Amino acid sequence: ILGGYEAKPHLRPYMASLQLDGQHVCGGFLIAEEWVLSAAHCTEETDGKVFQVLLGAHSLTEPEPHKRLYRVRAQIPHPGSNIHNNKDDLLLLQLEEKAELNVHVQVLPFQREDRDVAADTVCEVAGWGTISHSGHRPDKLYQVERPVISRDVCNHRTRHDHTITEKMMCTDSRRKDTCKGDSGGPLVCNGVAEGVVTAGSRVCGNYKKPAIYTRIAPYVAWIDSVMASAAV
Ligand SMILES: CC(C)CC(=O)Nc1cccc(-c2cccc(CN)c2)c1
Repeated sequence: ILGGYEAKPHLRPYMASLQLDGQHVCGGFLIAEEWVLSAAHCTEETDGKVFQVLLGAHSLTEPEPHKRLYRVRAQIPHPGSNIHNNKDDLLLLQLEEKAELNVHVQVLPFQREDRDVAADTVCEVAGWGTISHSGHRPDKLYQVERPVISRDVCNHRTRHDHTITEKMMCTDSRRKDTCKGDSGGPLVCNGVAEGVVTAGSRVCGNYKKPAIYTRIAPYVAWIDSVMASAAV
């Protein structure tokens, strides 16, 4: 997160850290007791290894009550996701067991109605992604508030040049922005997850490249069918 600030500990009890060999790779969030939603492109540099999911954390390294690392039973990328574009950039992770819900571990509801969030709506995004242009990785969860920008503005020739589909949304990226390691985290508007951070042009804090999110509502049928099919 660039231009943001350290989150108040455990006020976002849905936040997940997707880890490989104890290293934070991407964000994610709890959508059901045994399901975490994240971004498919987070599996790009993992050559087939399976993530572990840290829940209940504020600090990635310090011992904290209710902080726990879960193994993953299944990683299911959206069938339309690919490395060449940001389309269908969603990843469902089934935990090996139901997460123990408590004051520091909670599910975040996601938007089920497929209607665009109005431009200028101020939403919030959090993550353990880099907090400086030099790539400093924080130990603690950071957050930032960002206004939604219209798809027309985001699709302008000088911005993302008509690559933003109706299944994506954008927020202003002037100074305050998402960055490497924030992918997979939720864009929360009025307490509801509306989007999932995607890497887009992989630049951060440049107002000419607004932050891009995969909208969740268009994928409700896929999410529900995967969770229903794998129900133990
Ligand atoms: C395996 C993955 C971690 C690879 C990856 O995502 N790299 C990468 C590199 C630079 C910026 C970003 C990035 C992420 C989220 C939002 C944005 C743009 N606001 C950029 C992402």
